[in-house]
Amino acid sequence: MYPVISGARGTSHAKIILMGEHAVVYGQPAIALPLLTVQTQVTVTTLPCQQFLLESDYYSGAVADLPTQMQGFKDLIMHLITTHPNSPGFKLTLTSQLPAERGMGSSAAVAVALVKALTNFYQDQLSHDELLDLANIAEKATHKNPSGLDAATAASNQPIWLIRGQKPRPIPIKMNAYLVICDSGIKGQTSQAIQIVKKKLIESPQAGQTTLTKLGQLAYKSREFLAKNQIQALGQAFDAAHHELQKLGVSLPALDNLITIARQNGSLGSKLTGGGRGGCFINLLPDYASAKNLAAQLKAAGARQIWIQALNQLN
Ligand SMILES: C[C@@](O)(CCO)CC(=O)[O-]
Repeated sequence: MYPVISGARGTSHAKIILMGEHAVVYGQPAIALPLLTVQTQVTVTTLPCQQFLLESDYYSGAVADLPTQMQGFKDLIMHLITTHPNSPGFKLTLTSQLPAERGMGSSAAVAVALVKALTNFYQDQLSHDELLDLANIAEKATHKNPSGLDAATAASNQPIWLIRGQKPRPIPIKMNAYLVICDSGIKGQTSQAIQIVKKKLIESPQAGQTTLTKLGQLAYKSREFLAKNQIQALGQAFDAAHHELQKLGVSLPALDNLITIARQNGSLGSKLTGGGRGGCFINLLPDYASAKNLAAQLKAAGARQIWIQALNQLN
């Protein structure tokens, strides 16, 4: 038997993609932020029998019987059990403040929290790269062709710059502005959105490539705007990116309507964030009072949940 730590914990958090979703799958850069106030936690307790159980709001029961939507977590947990022969039985208790399928990286947050909790339980020492490789076992089953951006952000306490296949790099943000992150309440499956983009690229390869290149250029420019406190320019980049994402087919009329309301109520720029087809969108505001005002307007327009994040409090 392993000398395990019963009660071992692992935590992670939500992520917000500022620029580059979808394009990052095809090699363009992306910028993503950890939202540390929105947490996911996994606790592992030893069981007296050789059973492996999971308790959560979505499912409670044997890990072996996890439903197909949770196949990625099953693959990951089974991988960790089989690489620790004679593991004692355990119960995983999962609690999460992240809404699922809203572009906030809930599956990556669960994967990272699971890896941290189970490696703490087994008292394994993991490098950051090993942590990401393990979390991506779950992400591959869930999203089929993930860029690794979600897991990298779920495992980072700082904003990151990521190009697929390269190590994520922390990026400095020196901007005195606020993000209003708004959950439309519409569920959007990232795997489905990735398929829509793939189909677009097969049907119209030239137009599709032009769009991806533009999204990449917007990520490079946004990195500069963030470092130089160029708020108006970043707002315009948000609007331009949303327009390109619409061309890829990953927005929805209901999301576009809320974004129009945001632009009419003080947003300097708005775009969907994450996979799209619903989920969250982000809005750039120059100060806290205007961010609060926009949040109230969006709530009145039917938004499900809203978070306000100061950009200069992320580093
Ligand atoms: C849509 C996407 O770019 C982000 C999903 O949060 C997919 C990925 O990067 O794997």
